[in-house]
Amino acid sequence: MSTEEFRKEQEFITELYARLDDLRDEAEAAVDQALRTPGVGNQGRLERDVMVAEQSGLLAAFNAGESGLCFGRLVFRDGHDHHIGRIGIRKDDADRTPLVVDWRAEVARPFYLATGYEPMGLSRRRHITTHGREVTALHDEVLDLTDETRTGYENRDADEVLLAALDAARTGRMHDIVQTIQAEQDRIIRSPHQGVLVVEGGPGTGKTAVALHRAAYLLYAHREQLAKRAVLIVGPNPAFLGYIGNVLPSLGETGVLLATPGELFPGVRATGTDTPRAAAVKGDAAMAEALAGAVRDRQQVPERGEPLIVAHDDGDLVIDWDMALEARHKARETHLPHNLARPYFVFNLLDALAEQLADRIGADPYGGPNFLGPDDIALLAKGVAANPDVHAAIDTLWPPLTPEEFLADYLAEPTHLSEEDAAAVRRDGGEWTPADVPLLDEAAELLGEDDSAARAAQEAERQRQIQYAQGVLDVSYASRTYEFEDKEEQDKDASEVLSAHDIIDAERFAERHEEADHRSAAERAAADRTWAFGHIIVDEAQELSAMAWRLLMRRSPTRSMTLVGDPAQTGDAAGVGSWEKILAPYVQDRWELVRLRVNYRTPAEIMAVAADVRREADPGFEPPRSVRSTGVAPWERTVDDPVKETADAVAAELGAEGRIAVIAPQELHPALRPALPEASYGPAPDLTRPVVLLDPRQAKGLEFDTVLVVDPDAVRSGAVHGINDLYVALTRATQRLGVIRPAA
Ligand SMILES: Nc1ncnc2c1ncn2[C@@H]1O[C@H](COP(=O)(O)OP(=O)(O)OP(=O)(O)O)[C@@H](O)[C@H]1O
Repeated sequence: MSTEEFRKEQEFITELYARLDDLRDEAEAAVDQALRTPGVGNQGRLERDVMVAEQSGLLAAFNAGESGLCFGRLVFRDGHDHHIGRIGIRKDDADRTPLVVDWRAEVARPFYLATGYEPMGLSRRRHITTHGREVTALHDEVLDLTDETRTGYENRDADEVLLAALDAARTGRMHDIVQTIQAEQDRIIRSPHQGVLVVEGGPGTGKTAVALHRAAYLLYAHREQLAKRAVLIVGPNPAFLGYIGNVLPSLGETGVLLATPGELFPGVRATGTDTPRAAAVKGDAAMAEALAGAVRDRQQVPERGEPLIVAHDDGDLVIDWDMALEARHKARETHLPHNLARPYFVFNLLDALAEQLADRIGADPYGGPNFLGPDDIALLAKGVAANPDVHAAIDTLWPPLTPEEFLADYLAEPTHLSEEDAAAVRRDGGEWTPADVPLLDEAAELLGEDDSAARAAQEAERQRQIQYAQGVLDVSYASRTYEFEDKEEQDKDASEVLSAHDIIDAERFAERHEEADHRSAAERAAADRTWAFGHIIVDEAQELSAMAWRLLMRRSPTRSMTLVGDPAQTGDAAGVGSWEKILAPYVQDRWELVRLRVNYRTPAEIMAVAADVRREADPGFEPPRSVRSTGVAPWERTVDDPVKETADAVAAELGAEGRIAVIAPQELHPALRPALPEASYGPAPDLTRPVVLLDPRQAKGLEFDTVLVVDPDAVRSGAVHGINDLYVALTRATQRLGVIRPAA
């Protein structure tokens, strides 16, 4: 083995980190300096903020590069070579020569794809393993068999690097896989940005890892576009988002919004829970019809023969069935949402009432034309429009509604549903639930926002800005140097100096200042219900209800989406489960399906047990192929005291490196908690603790070194998709699985 080769690689890595330190210092100094500069005027402040944001982004990327900065090297047959890294870094020379190439660059692709059969121009590929800033191992693969150079690092299996990553003790936080992305995964990560891509695969096939690396890749390849529109990643629950939350920052990417479906209605925190039945009813597509019907029901007319009578100075006003029906018809004809169609209803009624009054007051008893002139009628109309009682009466017929008010009323008295469904969702007051969020969004669409008042305020502010800008321009005009004026005086066209006046008018100058919202796109997106994201990634996509899909599709008008999931793991009773069903209403059959077939998480011994469970529901089921086996067989015990058995099993495992999960139905948690004093539990458990107590739903998407599944039969029978829940629970372990069954 050539120590010379090792030394050279270490030298390179040392030089690389020195450059990283310099870049980091520069970025830090730039941020510091910018923060200390007050920024004169709006423009100055804007420039300062942009500078801080840019440099902070760079700083985040440089900090991300600290660990595992460079992990590979490609040596091409023509002699040139590249080091591959987590982020790209260039030398400080005139050509800005690349020191290390970003893993997402096209030139890095052979690192993931080249094979002996298709070497892609490579003669050798090197995996460099580092610990901190020290090189700890090199693995060389010779791809050009005619190349006789030997470094001494060849005859070792490059899969060692992958297997070491898979075997490593878990930390409670997901790690990136840039060093060991497999070819089938790479193709998905880099597939085109447009359109809907569905990635399906069994447990542990790397769907989440691929989805996150795809986000990083897209942000790199389409930075301009996606930095403006932001990328949204949707995951099933807050614990899962916490689990994956470090991956993108470790790749230097921070411009991404991570959210559960229950967090996608700004201003609403969904802290309540639904019964599975209620969630299923709320998630069903029929709910859209029901809500639309309920909105129409809020557009009322008085009963025939029972008009609304409003006292008015010039005589009682009568809103009768005919008049209201006509006004409602006209308003509905606009096909506008409820709140936006409302002014049409109001104006129609006001007109009709003014006419009613005019007919009464100006009527010629002998049948001749009305005595009132247009001015008198206009005056009457004004009086009617100014009468608050008239508006109060109209409000009872066509009330302005907010989504929150409307849905709360609807849930108190659900309509357009079967009796059983209505009973399942009926709720008077209480907290919003995740299943309510898509309904709030649906309601917001049906109601529309009458933002005329907000727009008027905005316009007034814009006018104020224009006036201010005009003032600024006037001052700049007045302060031109005498010399320029002189020149202009002599010959108006001769001035070669452009002043602000020549190139910009006050309106445009003011518009520039309107961009003073310096939040990142992801931050602005989080606060805006109608935000259209540049790309949306949905993890555990099989869990989403039809109503949640309606919400997400509204956020993705371009339909640029990556959906990852596994129908066999569907747990939510409202989960749609079939890609065709999910997608047909939005893109018909214009979507692409790719499958991942290798299980990187679960050893073969554990997967065999999990597959047997799955086959109960689907006899022909074929599990994904496990990439490794550990020789450790899962165990199962039937015991009288499952709580004590669990506590003993945890105690036996504690102390070893890694994480332990106890996965048990919620009903057992109160008994298990005191027996597991070191365990973290609850709605958002700390996954970095050595022991975590979860129910099967919470375990979705997570992984642990050791998993203990308690009372599998209760899991299986405890939910509509109980078999799937058990399958999920059994496939969470990277090393050891124990199953504890209470004696009957
Ligand atoms: N190419 C790879 N190199 C190293 N580790 C990998 C690779 N692909 C996947 N893994 C690891 O395998 C494990 C499972 O991956 P991931 O959680 O993405 O699978 P999944 O398909 O989303 O699983 P599930 O459906 O069960 O949630 C993770 O620890 C991940 O880091």
